Amino acid sequence: MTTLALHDASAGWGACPVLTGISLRCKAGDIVGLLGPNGAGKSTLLRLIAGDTDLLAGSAELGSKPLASWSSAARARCIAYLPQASSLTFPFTVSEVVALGRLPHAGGRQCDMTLVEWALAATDTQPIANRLYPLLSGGEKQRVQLARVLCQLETDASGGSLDGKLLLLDEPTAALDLRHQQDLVALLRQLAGRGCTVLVALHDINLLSSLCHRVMVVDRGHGIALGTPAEVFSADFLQSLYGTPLCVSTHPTGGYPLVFPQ
Ligand SMILES: Nc1ncnc2c1ncn2[C@@H]1O[C@H](COP(=O)(O)OP(=O)(O)OP(=O)(O)O)[C@@H](O)[C@H]1O
Repeated sequence: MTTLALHDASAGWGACPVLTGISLRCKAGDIVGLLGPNGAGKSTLLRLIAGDTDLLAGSAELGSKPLASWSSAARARCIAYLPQASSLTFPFTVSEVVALGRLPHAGGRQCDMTLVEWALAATDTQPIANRLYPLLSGGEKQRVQLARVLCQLETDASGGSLDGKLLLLDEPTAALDLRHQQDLVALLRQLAGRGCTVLVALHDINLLSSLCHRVMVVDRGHGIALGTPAEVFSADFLQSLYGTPLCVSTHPTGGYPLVFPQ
């Protein structure tokens, strides 16, 4: 089942597009990485799909319906979006922040509590559940925000199919230590195994390579490559993308490409 279909999409703010001619089709269970230099348009692409940025040309469909025809409430039940930064400053506890993810749903108090507990456990934030969010470290805050979007993604506490659901993550690992990065990789694979489509912007090219089925490379507002990491990650291509000398090798056990500076 196709979850997301962008065809020749342009997006941006005001009349001037930041993104042009983006085409991408994702089905249930896909994990697609977005890679590209600073300012390339990765966040803008995620924001377009999340409904934060205007579609200026082309088409964008969620399920089989144009994105613009979805009400914001229905979209919030289908798409969970983790932005690059959160500006939440209210003195909410961690549990209260995570429970905000349940607002679009009407699953009932028991279901909401079960899912909050599950999301706290999945992100290793249970031990800090009663602490005040604004006083947490950067990585702790990031894991709490992850727990919030996990809560939003689930319709109920059955652990059933996530077909048709879309998880958008903008640099989710930027503040995470190695253990929590690997926990997130395992979690995203589990969600994809339940049918969730994952679109994730990552600067950590090796993490992206290990996690993603496909990668879309964005440069100066254009999608310039789309394929498996092995298909896309040649040293020549990445060197010209980033303007710095790079080597490409293969992970000794995983078999996926590894990229490192020369
Ligand atoms: N609200 C906005 N209004 C106008 N221009 C914006 C806005 N947000 C972003 N831009 C511009 O759009 C371009 C793409 O930004 P975007 O955040 O999508 O890049 P990115 O690929 O996610 O970059 P990074 O890797 O640095 O996070 C940039 O030139 C940025 O200045």
